Amino acid sequence: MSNHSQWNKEGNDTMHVIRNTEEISQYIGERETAVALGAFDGLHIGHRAVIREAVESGLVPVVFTFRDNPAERLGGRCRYLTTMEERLAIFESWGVQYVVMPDFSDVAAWPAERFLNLLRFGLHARVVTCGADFRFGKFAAGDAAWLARSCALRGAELHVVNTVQYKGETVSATRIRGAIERGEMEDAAAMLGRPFGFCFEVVHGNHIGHTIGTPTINQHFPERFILPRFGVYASAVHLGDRLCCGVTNVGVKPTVGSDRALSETWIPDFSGDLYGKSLRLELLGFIRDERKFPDLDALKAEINRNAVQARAIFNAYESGLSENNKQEKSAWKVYFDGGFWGRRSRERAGREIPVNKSFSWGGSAWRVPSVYVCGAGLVVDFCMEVEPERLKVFLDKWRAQDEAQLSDEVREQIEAENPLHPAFSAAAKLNGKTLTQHRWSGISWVPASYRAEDELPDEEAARALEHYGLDASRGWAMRRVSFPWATKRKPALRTLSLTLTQEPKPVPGPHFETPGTEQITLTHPVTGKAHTLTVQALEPQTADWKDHPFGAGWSLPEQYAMMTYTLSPDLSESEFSVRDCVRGDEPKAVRKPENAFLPEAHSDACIGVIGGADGPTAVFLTGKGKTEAPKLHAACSALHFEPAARIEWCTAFRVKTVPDQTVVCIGEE
Ligand SMILES: Cc1cc2nc3c(=O)[nH]c(=O)nc-3n(C[C@H](O)[C@H](O)[C@H](O)COP(=O)(O)O)c2cc1C
Ligand SMILES: Nc1ncnc2c1ncn2[C@@H]1O[C@H](COP(=O)(O)OP(=O)(O)OP(=O)(O)O)[C@@H](O)[C@H]1O
Repeated sequence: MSNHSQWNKEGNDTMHVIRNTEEISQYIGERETAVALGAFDGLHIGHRAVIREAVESGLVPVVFTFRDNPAERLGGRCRYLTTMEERLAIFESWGVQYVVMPDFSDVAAWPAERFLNLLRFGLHARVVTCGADFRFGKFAAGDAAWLARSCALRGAELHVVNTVQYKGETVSATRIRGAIERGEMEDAAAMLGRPFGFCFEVVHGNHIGHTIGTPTINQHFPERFILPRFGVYASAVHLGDRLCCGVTNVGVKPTVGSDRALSETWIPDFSGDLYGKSLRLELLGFIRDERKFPDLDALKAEINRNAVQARAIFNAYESGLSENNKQEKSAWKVYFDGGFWGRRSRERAGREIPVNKSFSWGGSAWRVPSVYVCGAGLVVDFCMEVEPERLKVFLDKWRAQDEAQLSDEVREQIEAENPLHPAFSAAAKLNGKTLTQHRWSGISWVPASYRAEDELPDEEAARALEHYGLDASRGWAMRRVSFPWATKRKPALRTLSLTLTQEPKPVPGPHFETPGTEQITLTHPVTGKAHTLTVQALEPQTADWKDHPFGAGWSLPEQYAMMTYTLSPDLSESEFSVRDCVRGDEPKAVRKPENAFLPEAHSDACIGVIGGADGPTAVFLTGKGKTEAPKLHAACSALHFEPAARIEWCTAFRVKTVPDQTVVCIGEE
């Protein structure tokens, strides 16, 4: 589908065309689908509404149409608005996954029953979508009401889309054809949702154009393609990534004569050879009728006048486009790998499926407004509402603190108390299969009245609030989680439940000092159980920085102590930790570092025995020997240049205070 790139602004990665109804099961398998029905020539704004209904159903989106237009087969004269290639490209850009496209003649003789059975049992259509005035079958006897009853009998739902109107009348391919044949290009564009255009090969003409200073590209209209009103138009020509102004004559050029109607375009800003290329041209506005000129000089003068008129129309169109592009940039797009800040690769935006799930968990109100079907997996947005009062208490307590002066223990406490940073992990179950969290990102919203004077509102959070219609006078913590698909192919969303698990929160325990403490008793904040911590050994250590990453220009603190201890009854490392209350000494530069990017001595750099810049970390040692021996844990103190005479240790329990919560977002409760 590489030729379709100019349409690929959104949608799924690949679309398959099934030309033979016998091949349906091979492609669709047992997956449930949402099928949009119609002839779909022109792919106008009404068609878009019908197809969007299928695409946004969460099922596999399918279009059932015909290779040829039924109207033509039934005796009418069809003037196509779109070539097959353009139709497919637009279907794909709208997010359709399969286009079932038999010849009308193959299906025309089928009794309605056979067609309905194909929909339900061949295509596994759980949803069928069409417009309110949809007619089908012999003499157009089948209508939406009949289809609704027939679908219901087979366990499928018919979604009838409201008729899309323009200037008070229904938009239809027939109406658009009329507008194009009258040269009403602005009306045609409004109903199509894009300017009317075509993509045909550039062919040779009589080579007269360049002799009068207006070389043209000639494009022939294929048989059965619509012929716009004969005359001169302002046009937009796609030359690779460039959009150029063109002035186009559609007609038979009576001054010099032609045996067939064609489109001839002068592109004033281009010189070069375009023969043999397929170029997309859009007719933006009608300028005048085609006429016979007395000579080529008169024609030349008129073409130059028309080029000026065309430029004005093109400029207005282009500035509208850049306005649209700006809006599109600020449009709501969610990516599998992008978090709240756009995409990291070239992946396409996910398809939003509103689920509007509200629930309460851990004393807060939560919402999952939408999930997103992306190429690589599912993205879920969680929004937790934060009572402004709770936020105020937290901000009043901590806002005045100078962060640089805070100990790690206090930082951890702030983090644990921060109502805007809920600590949880999420798992998803899709169609019975578990999806595991791949990555997540979080943003938060502080209402205007709680923001510090110089604090700007979080832009991304503001956009999310607006998109989801959340109350900006409340606080919000938002988490976007990506789950890779558990299946090779992108599955349909039949059932989806989400499970939230609280991450253990640190609860500070007592401090103690070494040397001096041999044993202390700690009370578990949740179970109330007493645990005895016994210091087994305290040994001074010297760190070996032979291979340290700072380079030779630095002197590093080497002195620390290792304390080993036991706990009775024992707790695992994830339930309980001990660490030095103070931060270690910072490295000192002994001479100017050669690399300007290395930290200066007064920088924030802080090193630890294990765990990098966060400072020393506890080490867990499994007691060797007899299995009944108490487990030996170890904690390392901060690093100093001189051995510390006393070490103050702080303890912390990690506790889960809230049970897991599972919420059903799609499918049966
Ligand atoms: C903007 C534009 C307007 C034109 N208007 C007319 C017209 O009104 N009548 C006409 O006979 N030919 C018209 N022509 C066609 C010219 O006659 C034609 O471009 C010229 O003869 C060169 O033809 P060639 O490409 O076959 O050599 C127009 C062409 C252009 C590009
Ligand atoms: N303006 C519209 N609003 C909503 N749905 C529409 C509109 N026009 C067509 N549809 C629906 O789109 C599907 C495709 O319809 P179809 O291709 O027959 O469209 P059309 O534009 O009315 O064509 P024509 O004018 O050739 O009859 C059908 O389900 C039809 O009911």
